[in-house]
Amino acid sequence: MSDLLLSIDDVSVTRGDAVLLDRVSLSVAAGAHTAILGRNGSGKSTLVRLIARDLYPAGGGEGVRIFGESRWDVFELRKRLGIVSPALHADLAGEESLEVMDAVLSGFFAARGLWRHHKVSPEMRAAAREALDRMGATALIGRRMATLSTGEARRVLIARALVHRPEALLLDEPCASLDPATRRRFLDALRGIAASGTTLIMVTHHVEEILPEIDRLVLLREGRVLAQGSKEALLSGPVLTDLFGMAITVERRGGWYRADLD
Ligand SMILES: Nc1ncnc2c1ncn2[C@@H]1O[C@H](COP(=O)(O)OP(=O)(O)OP(=O)(O)O)[C@@H](O)[C@H]1O
Repeated sequence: MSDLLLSIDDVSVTRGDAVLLDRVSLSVAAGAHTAILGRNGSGKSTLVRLIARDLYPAGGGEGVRIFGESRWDVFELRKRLGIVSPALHADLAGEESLEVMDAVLSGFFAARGLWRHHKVSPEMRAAAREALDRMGATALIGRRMATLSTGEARRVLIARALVHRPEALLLDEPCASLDPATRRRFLDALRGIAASGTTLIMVTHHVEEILPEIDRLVLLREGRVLAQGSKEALLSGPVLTDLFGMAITVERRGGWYRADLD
């Protein structure tokens, strides 16, 4: 059995004449919290959709292995690899009448809400409550999704992904639209998840969001992997200058990093 959570081997994604991912190869070991970093348009969301089985690569899906397998029933995959993306946020946060607990419970059925045919067991309810608790969101039970702030809704969506106690969580731009204080509290909740043994794969374009627990980076530029390796080696001014195409200096503060334009 493979101890690789994810391996992508020489995979390209095209749309018409556009090459969105160009011969990408990368791997993430089980337990290795990882950030995928790149500027706008570098292919990050395409990579998330590839891993989520939302889109398939040119030449078939054999080059994408998750937990060692290249073929997956998406429903089964979600139990082991939770995914929270801006598309899911837009989908569920806009549901006018969807209540928070029901939104979390709907994760068990890979549905956008709870319906009469969904049989909710007391164990499911307990797991949903525990997941909301882990995200510091139990106070939101009873509220409708459409009334939540972006940060509150994001916590609920991560709780929804956590109900299966997945081995890994893939988060696409988890801090988008959060103010600095909300972002820090939210990142602290993610640190708790990382510490509890769920492997985090976080997609971002902000160095400041890379958790101290993350020790591996994959850098994407123009649909290609520019570099992958340890955070220590890759979070440097020269490497980020190359990645973002602008002179950047990097400062380390405790376990966190900060990038500034020169
Ligand atoms: N259906 C499509 N047809 C043609 N080009 C596309 C299509 N979808 C995405 N692209 C292009 O592929 C590139 C990668 O897009 P992607 O959304 O993966 O980038 P990203 O790194 O997630 O960007 P951002 O940080 O802005 O969300 C972009 O240049 C985008 O314009």
